[in-house]
Amino acid sequence: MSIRHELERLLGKFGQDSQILEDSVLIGCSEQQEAWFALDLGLNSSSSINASLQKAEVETALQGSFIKLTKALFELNVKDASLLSTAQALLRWHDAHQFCSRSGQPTKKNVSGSKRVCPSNNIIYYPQVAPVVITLVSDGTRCLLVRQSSFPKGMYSALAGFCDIGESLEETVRREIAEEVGLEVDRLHYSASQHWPFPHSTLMIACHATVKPGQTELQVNLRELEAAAWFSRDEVATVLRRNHPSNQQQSGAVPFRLPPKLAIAHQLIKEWVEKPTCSPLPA
Ligand SMILES: NC(=O)c1ccc[n+]([C@@H]2O[C@H](COP(=O)([O-])OP(=O)(O)OC[C@H]3O[C@@H](n4cnc5c(N)ncnc54)[C@H](O)[C@@H]3O)[C@@H](O)[C@H]2O)c1
Ligand SMILES: [Mg+2]
Repeated sequence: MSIRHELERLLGKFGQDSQILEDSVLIGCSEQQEAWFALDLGLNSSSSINASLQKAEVETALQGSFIKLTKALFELNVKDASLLSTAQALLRWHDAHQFCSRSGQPTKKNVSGSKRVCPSNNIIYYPQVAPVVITLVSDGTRCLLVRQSSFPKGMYSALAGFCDIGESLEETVRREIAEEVGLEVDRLHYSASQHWPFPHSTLMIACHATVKPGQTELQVNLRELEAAAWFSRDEVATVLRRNHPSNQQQSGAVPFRLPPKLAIAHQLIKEWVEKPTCSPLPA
């Protein structure tokens, strides 16, 4: 039986019209060039009838269980996590762009899901990604870590911020660091990038920055951050070694911890700990 027939059989069993397969979006392909599609069954939608009953039925039929996307992402390998994050971001974009913002008419998805078109005026809508810079600031011996009140308890990360329209990445880094902690960037060095699905699709562009020695006094913007502080290489290296979910809950105390391995912030911090003297470029 083909995969399509198997899917149609399963959808029929769950009381769904097989027509919804047309809503699938292409998210990649295997090494054998088999296409991978993602489909939103709408089980979380409040308009879905008997959503909880359907969920249980699907779990039984597929011998699996639904878990929160945030949790799933951190339990999968990098390749699967990346597929899941693409699927979630693309499906959510389609869900949020059902109508043309000019004509108000319903838009139509193309077969692969790479765009939507308004049939009344041919305006094409492409999935959007918001660029965000994430920077690990160092003064040569210490690195700057910050926390927002929305972070899990005890977690500190590198400083992040959305690019404003018209800005270069370098300008965003300088502005965000000045705005959030009152520091002036001396040198800047690109590290890596990552697609990040939370809260919406962002392209995280990760950099290392240095400030001039002696110009390290923090003016923390408490509207944006809950806390910011300098940490020594030893402190960070110790936490990196024990940064595992099983170490996160200790009797009452909230231990200092870093973002999970999958997050590019983790990679930036690890890079800084392991390779403290990378040759920076002038910003
Ligand atoms: N993958 C990682 O390692 C990692 C680590 C830290 C942060 N992040 C992500 O970086 C993102 C940005 O960090 P931040 O919250 O410090 O940014 P930020 O400092 O720019 O502050 C966020 C605020 O910026 C405004 N904003 C401007 N443009 C926006 C846009 N296009 N979308 C949403 N809000 C916009 C909103 O008012 C929002 O509350 C967050 O979404 C976070 O999930 C990822
Ligand atoms: Mg920020």
